[in-house]
Amino acid sequence: MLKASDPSGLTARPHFLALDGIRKTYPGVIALADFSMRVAPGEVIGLVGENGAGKSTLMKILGGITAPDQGAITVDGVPHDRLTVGSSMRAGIAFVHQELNLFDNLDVAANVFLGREPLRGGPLRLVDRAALRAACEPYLKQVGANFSADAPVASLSLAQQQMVEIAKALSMQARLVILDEPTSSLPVAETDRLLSVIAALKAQGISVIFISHRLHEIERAADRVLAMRDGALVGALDRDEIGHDAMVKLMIGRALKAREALAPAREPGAVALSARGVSTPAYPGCRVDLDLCKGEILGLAGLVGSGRTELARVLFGIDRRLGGSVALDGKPLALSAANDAVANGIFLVPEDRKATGILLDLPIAQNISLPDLPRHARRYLVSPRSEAETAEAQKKNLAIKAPSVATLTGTLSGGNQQKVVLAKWLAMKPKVMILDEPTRGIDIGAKAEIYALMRGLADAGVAVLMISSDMEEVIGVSDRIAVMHEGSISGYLDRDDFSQENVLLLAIGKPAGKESAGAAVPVA
Ligand SMILES: Nc1ncnc2c1ncn2[C@@H]1O[C@H](COP(=O)(O)OP(=O)(O)OP(=O)(O)O)[C@@H](O)[C@H]1O
Repeated sequence: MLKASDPSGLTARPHFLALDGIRKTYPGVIALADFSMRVAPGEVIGLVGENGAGKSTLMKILGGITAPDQGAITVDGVPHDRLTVGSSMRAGIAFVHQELNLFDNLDVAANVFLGREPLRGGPLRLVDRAALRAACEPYLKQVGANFSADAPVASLSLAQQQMVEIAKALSMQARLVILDEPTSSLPVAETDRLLSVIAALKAQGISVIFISHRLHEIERAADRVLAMRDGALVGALDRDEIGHDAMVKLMIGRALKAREALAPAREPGAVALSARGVSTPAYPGCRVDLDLCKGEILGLAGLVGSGRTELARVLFGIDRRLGGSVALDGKPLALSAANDAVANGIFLVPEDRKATGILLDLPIAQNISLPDLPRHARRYLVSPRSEAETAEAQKKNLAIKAPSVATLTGTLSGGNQQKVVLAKWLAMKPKVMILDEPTRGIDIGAKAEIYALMRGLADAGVAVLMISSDMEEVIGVSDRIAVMHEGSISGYLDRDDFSQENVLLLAIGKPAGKESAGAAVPVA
């Protein structure tokens, strides 16, 4: 708990980083209010807080991307009024962003040493490939990489790409590595790998600030937890005090029952959406059969790259279906474009909200009303009042944190942007709702709200397909689970057979321990 004598370890010494009285405001928002913290060498700080609490803003200040309005930053004993991207890097701070900054077409070593490549002698100044690889190897070793310096980045998993980013940071002599939600889209095995990289950094005396909404990972990795609310530090937990419930209590100011939103297993209704022999551009040789029933939440699990998102995109009509058929309520659907899906009440909340879910330079209200403009039209004009009313209701429903529904969506925190994407489809009363990683980057309080919303949709007869890499979520929220492996459905699980082990076994293409007989739809 917050210790009156030493909040956030301010008197702890020695420290690599000291922040004192950092304040940052945006129009109508206090993003950071008088924030102070210390980070010791080799210390892993877990930074937690609800969406919009100010975590990313604080990290952007450390990365030199944003300047504080007020406050002092001391790095390794050197005071700075503000950091720039360059001075932050030179001071030994490395910021590994959620959206990685790697070049897919280059290999690992070229990415690590981009712009700093060793050159051969002679007038042509050619890159010395052998020296480049040799220079990269020690850093790959330091992060425990299981791939080589000449591996193309495009061939690596997300966790491996994160390792490349961290190796790059190490090659620049980083002393503090900031990881902003690094595990939010990683499946279990990959997450373990990243957590061991954090341990390796710590062992080398490098400090880490680890931001995550996955509290059990913070619990495993952190030496100290700092909790933020409304831009301020609201509490700190030492290693022996760190626990799931203690963190939740600090973050949201009350205890949250872990499975508050979950209803008992229920009988699904008739089949709403059915796919037969569907193949996707990602796996043209595979055929998927899937039945999604009214009133159920079907969890779609699988490793990253197993073809879940691609299947969702085909079912929503954004990607071309290479074969097979799709029917809604028994009637065949053409699905040649997303419009066909939307017109039939099939909606997709995509994983990559920025690319496909949302227009960042429009206000919240317009993002929510966009797919349903006729409903807000008065003669030929869109009624701002009608838009605002719908948006206000959804803002309340989903606890979207913003000064008003006129706020530009691009200025919201990541988690709150995700809620706007959800809000826009919820406002349209869907028949089939496909949610791809719906709680990625969403705080624990809001997660419970989203689970309750999904359950509410299912109870109202909506067929819900939820793609998720979060094992607890898949098991905790679904009525049935379908697991994908390399483009095909490798099996279905009924509630009685739900276990992490069964999901993982199917995800790697092995049979589950005791697969449910009744629910299994023929597998291609
Ligand atoms: N460029 C900006 N313009 C206006 N407001 C901003 C801007 N950047 C952040 N904010 C606001 O500052 C507050 C803190 O946002 P921040 O992104 O730091 O939260 P966060 O804790 O990282 O949230 P999340 O967990 O959702 O990523 C939010 O209310 C956000 O809307």
